Parts: sequence; C-alpha cells; structure tokens
Amino acid sequence: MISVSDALRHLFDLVRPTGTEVVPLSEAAGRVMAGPAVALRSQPPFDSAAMDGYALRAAEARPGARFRVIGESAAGRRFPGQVGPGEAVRIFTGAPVPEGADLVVIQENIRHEDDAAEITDDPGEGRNIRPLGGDFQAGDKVAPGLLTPARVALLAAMNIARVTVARRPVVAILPTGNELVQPGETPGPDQIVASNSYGLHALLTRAGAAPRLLPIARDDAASLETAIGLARGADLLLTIGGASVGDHDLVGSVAERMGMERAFYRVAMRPGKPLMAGRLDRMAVVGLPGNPVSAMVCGHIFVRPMIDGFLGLPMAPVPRRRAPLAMDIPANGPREHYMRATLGHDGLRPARSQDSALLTILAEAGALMVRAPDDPPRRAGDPVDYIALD
Ligand SMILES: Nc1nc2c(c(=O)[nH]1)N[C@H]1C(S)=C(S)[C@@H](COP(=O)(O)OP(=O)(O)OC[C@H]3O[C@@H](n4cnc5c(N)ncnc54)[C@H](O)[C@@H]3O)O[C@H]1N2
Ligand code: MOO
Repeated sequence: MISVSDALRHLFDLVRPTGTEVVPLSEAAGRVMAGPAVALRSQPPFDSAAMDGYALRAAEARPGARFRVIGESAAGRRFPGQVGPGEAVRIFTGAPVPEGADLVVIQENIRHEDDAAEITDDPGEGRNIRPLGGDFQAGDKVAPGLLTPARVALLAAMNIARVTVARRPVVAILPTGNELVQPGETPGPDQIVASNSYGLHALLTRAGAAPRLLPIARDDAASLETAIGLARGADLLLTIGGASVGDHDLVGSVAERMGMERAFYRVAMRPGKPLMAGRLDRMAVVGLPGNPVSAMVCGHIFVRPMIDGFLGLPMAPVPRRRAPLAMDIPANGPREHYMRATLGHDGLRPARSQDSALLTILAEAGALMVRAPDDPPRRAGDPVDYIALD
C-alpha cells in the first residue's frame, strides 16, 4: 500500500494536458483560458461622465456661478464642439466629456431654465470624470486561467469575442457489476441502482471535464473488455467497482491484459483502499472502489486535482482548512481517514457512522475531516484538518 501523497504523485504523472480549442465568449465561463488575452481597445475610450449633470470648466465652478447651456452629450452621441468660458454642456452618465470641460457638476446641484444653468451648491472636490483608459488600456493583458463571470465581462469589454481555452478532458465513466441497473429501470430482487457513476458525472462536470457515461459492464472478462474498448480515445477512464480481492473483481486484470501499465494498486486511506491506476496507450486509467462513498471520496481527493492538470492548471492536493473538533474522538487506525463530518458553530462533528456505503451521510456532510495514520485520540476544541465539500 502507498500513501495518499505518493498516489497523487503517480496520478499526476499520468496526466497529459488536453490541448486547446477556440470558443465564443458566450461559452467561455468556467473554461480555462490557455494564454494571456490582449485588450483590443482602451476603456473608457474617451474621458467619460460618471454622473448625470453639466460639463463645464472647473475653474469657474462655485455656488452662484451661471452658465449658458450650449448643447448635450449623451452616451453614444457626443457633443461635437468646445466648452468655452461661461459655457456648459448637458451631459449624461457614460457620455464623452466635451473638449474644454474638466468637471461634471451633478444635476442635483444645478438649477436649469431654458439655456441658463446656475450652480446652487458647492460642487465639492470630485470631477465626476472617468479618464480615458482608466479601467484598461489597449494592449493590457489578462492572465491565463479560469474564466470567472467577471473575467468574461472584462474580455467582452476588451472586444475579445473568441477565446482560446483548454479542451475539456473527456472522462469515460465505467460502472461495473452484475447487481447494477440504471436509475429509472426496475431492479431485480438482488439488484441495486448505480449511483456513484452519476455522482462522479456531476463532480466531473463541475470540475470542468466532459464526462461520458458508458453502459454498465457485467462482472466477466468479455463484458469488461468490450466496455473498456468503448472508452478508447478518452483522456481518462474511470472504472467503478471490481477493484477489490473478490472472485468477481476483475477490472485490473482485464485492463492489464488489454495493455494497461499499472502505476499502483491500494492506498493507505479510508475509504478508498483498493484504488488502482495506470495507463492504457494514451489514456490514463483510474480504478475506483465500488462502495458509493469510497468512489466519491476518491473523486474529490484524486480525480479533481487530475482534471486541473488536464486543463493546464497547476496540480496540487485539494486544499485543507482547519477547524476545532466539536467532540472527543478516539485514535485513528493505520490508514489516513477521510471522515464524513458536518461543520457547525461548535466546530467539526464526524458523522455517527463512517460506513463507506452510506450515501445519506455523505450527502449531508459539508466536510471530509482528515486524520493522519495512527493519529492519537483528540479532544473537543482541538484543531483538525478538513476538506470542504461543495
Ligand atoms: N476481503 C476483502 N473484502 C473487501 C476488501 C478487502 O480488502 N478484503 N476491501 C473492501 C473495501 S475497502 C472496498 S472499498 C470494497 C471495494 O470493492 P470493489 O471495488 O471490488 O467494489 P464492488 O465489490 O464491485 O462493490 C462494492 C459495493 O459497492 C457497490 N457498487 C459498486 N458499483 C456501484 C455503483 N456504480 N453504484 C452504486 N453502488 C455500487 C456494490 O454493489 C457493492 O455493494 O471492497 C471491500 N471488500
Ligand atoms: O476503502 Mo473502502 O473504500 O473503506 O470502503
């Protein structure tokens, strides 16, 4: 058995970045921009009014001063002339500030009748003008990385309509087991419904991958071989189940017969001990244990950071946080334990059962509390590491 950190190292070695594709900006959110983007224009492209009011010369602005209103500057239609001494231009937010003016007095501080405007209150210090290029200048760069909604808005303002992003890694998900049927089907008396394949599909979609659910493979070599064959061309194959030591646990041996080079088998963790990984031609292969919670925990701890790597992002273990324990807990065993826990105002509270078959408990857990191998007993209030589940 190897440690969790050694397993992560092996898994990261199996990752090959997927390359890039170009997408329209409307499809760019959540994608990873592959290189820097360069602004095609400056914003604002002119000195721009920040408020509705009157553009005039700051040197003339004082309570009681009167101006002749010589025109209007609106967003999208500037005033074409100059503002001279004693003159003002009616202006609206976002409109170009006319030549000669260097102050916008807000309309609340102006009395305006016919073409005469009078300042009624002290206009204060601010100019209410956004300078040309004050947000960004043509040629400014946006660093590569994850495209958040705000960064999509920034690219749009820079007039970048198409973005080069990392191709989403195709992840084939292969559930295995004679006992499984798909959700919506009618299970036989000894059958259950495949669940973690759907949980992993959801987790992968959120992580930025393109998951593909393969049909359920039966626990025999021919069925597994056919199903693994269907995965060829994917960046990553995730098998579920058939990883342990039982007579029907064939996934590793079938994959090896098909040419998989094994990287490791079995990790000193709980749940997730029978994890397996390798490479089959260009495809990375990760064999997840079948127990629903084990498969999902391995998805969080191992697969999510791998997806970052496929997308060209730095690969690192899932970040940990610290919180106090809400209760006393006994010593840990020899495997790193990822305990399903809830985080409340009094701290982290491990669930009453840590059986790796219990999806109800995983679904309510906001955290995986991480305990090192052979960690001694801990008391309420002791700080402990956890991984947030979202
Ligand atoms: N003698 C031993 N028995 C077991 C050991 C061991 O070391 N010695 N390890 C246990 C651990 S830990 C785990 S985890 C499981 C993993 O077993 P497999 O990966 O071989 O998984 P299966 O036997 O195929 O299934 C286990 C369990 O999970 C259910 N399952 C499988 N796939 C799905 C799915 N897609 N959706 C929902 N549920 C699924 C399956 O019906 C079984 O109940 O082995 C222990 N045994
Ligand atoms: O390691 Mo298993 O994944 O505990 O149920």
